[in-house]
This record gives sequence, structure tokens and C-alpha cells, in this order.
Amino acid sequence: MKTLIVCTSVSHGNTRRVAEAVGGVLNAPVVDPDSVAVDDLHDYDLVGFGSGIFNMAFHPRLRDLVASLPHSQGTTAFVFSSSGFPEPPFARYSRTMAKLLEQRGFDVVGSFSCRGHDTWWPFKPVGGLKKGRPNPADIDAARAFAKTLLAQR
Ligand SMILES: Cc1cc2nc3c(=O)[nH]c(=O)nc-3n(C[C@H](O)[C@H](O)[C@H](O)COP(=O)(O)O)c2cc1C
Repeated sequence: MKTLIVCTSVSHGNTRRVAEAVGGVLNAPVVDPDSVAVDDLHDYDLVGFGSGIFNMAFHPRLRDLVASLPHSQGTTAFVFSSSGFPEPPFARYSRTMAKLLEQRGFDVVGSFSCRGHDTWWPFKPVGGLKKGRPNPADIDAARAFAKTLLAQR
């Protein structure tokens, strides 16, 4: 299964650690949105899209990439993120990103999220929240998620 993982991880590399764990299971390279050749994405069987969550959304560089993609009928995709907090019921970031991808013709088959060390400015005086995340249990959960993707093929 030819797989690519597209990841923006600008804050602490939290999401990148998740991406590398998933990529290790799926035997997939992890690339930055800026280095994606958008016309080549249909060559892949599965493409993962992930970033940290900023102001209740995936990173703008990832969203801009997805918005710029040509229609990709039937390519399978998944989304992943790390964030200080779980998704609140009024802002389903993963669902919103999945919908963007579906509008580009992707078939979104899964999503994964875990906590990441969060140094948004109100939390900086105390060294941030969720220090040490993603932790080994988060990375194990990411690998388990990747195995469910393999099992679907
Ligand atoms: C400016 C800023 C805004 C953030 N906004 C949110 C947010 O809305 N919700 C949330 O749960 N975490 C938020 N976070 C925490 C990040 O999502 C978290 O640190 C994430 O793991 C960063 O991933 P990265 O290291 O891969 O960039 C924010 C962090 C920063 C610095």
C-alpha cells in the first residue's frame, strides 16, 4: 500500500512524533505540505494529513494545501492531530478537515488525535500544559491506529 503522510508540526514537533509513529507502521514517508507535489497525490493508495490544533483548527498551511488539491476521486485518506485539549463538541476539527478532504474527492477512513505539550501564551507562565505529551502511551495508540488502517486494506 503506497502511503504518504503530510504533516505540519510547528510548535514542539508533537504531531511530527505521531506522524513518524504512524509512518513507521505504514512504511510511509512524512513530508511537509510545502514539499507535496499535489498532482502526484493520486499515485498513493493512502494519504494522511495532520497538524497541531491552533485556535480550534488544523494549521493553516495544511488547510491551504488541502484547499489547493486537485479533485482526487477515491484516494483514501486519514487525519490526525495533537492538541492541548480534546475536541469540544462545538468545534469538531477532525470532522471539519475530513469534510474538506471529502470535498476534494478523498475517501476518509479514520482519524486520530492525542494530547500534545501546549504552550499557548496563557499557559506559558506555568511551563505549558500537558508536558511530556505525546507520551509513550500516545505513541502506542498512534501505532495501534495505523494498524487499524492496515487491517482495512
Ligand atoms: C498559538 C497556539 C494556539 C493553540 N490553540 C489550541 C486550541 O485551540 N486547542 C487546543 O486544544 N490546543 C491548542 N494549542 C496547543 C497545540 O495544539 C499543541 O501544542 C499541539 O500539540 C502542537 O502541535 P505541534 O507541536 O505538532 O505543532 C495551541 C497552541 C498554540 C501555541
